[in-house]
Amino acid sequence: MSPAITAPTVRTGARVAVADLFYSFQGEGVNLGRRALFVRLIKCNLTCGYPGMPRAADAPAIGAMVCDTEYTWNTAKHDLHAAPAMSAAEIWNELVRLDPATDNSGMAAVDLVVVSGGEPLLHPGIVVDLARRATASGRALEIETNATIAPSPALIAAGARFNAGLKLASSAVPYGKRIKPQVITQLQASGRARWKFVVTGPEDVREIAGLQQKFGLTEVWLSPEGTSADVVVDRMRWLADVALTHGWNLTTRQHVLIWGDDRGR
Ligand SMILES: Nc1nc2[nH]cc(C(=O)O)c2c(=O)[nH]1
Ligand code: SF4
Ligand SMILES: [Mg+2]
Repeated sequence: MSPAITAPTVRTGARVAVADLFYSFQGEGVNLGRRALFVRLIKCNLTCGYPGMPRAADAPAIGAMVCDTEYTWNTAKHDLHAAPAMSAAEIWNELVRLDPATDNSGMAAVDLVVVSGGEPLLHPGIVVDLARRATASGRALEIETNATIAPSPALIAAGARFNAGLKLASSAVPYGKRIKPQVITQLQASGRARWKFVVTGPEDVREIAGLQQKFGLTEVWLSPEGTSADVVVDRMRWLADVALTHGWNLTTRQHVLIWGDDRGR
């Protein structure tokens, strides 16, 4: 029997390539504005904005929602080898070091950890380990996921919550790759998911309404697509009434309003 050499999973005790570790505010969603410790893991199973990927010569599709963290997966444009391979314990130690309360007992500890990517659920052992450490230290942990990979029971038991950013047709990713009914149903039933949709235009709104109805999604959030303050604010101006009319929540992208497209903020 040949060994499985292509499995994208990393077992507990294994190492994962880390793109960014930083201390900031959660810039989106239900915890918007809360101080948080961030880790961004390498690799994604989708290629938002690039219908033909992976092919070195590919450029994004015109008008598509293009991934804003291509440096986590797009080997045609970025050298992923620059990202250090770290164990969950090493990542955790670095996150705690980034918490200013670690060196200053007069400060309140940062009580939120955000795991992003890429797609963090490609590394199930690492995220379970981080979730357990977060919970044990009294911190909440949320995972920014594209909701195409089911979280393990261990990850749910560890207390993780999910900012489930389902991708729309505007991402140029084929439907069957971006919509996994079993995963969506499981996440919705877990009670741990908030559904976040990155919106570029009116077509997206129609698709979100259809997905909400089809899967009975509760807690829907709209988020304006954009990597500059001007674009984010313009989109929020037309999204506000859309969200209120449909009974959806609206988040901004606070880090983009403050720092634009800066990495690690
Ligand atoms: N401040 C800040 N908040 C965020 N929330 C989700 C982020 C992401 O890139 O997944 C993100 C990010 O990159 N920065
Ligand atoms: S799912 Fe997220 S990280 Fe992956 S390609 Fe799409 S936007 Fe980028
Ligand atoms: Mg981001």
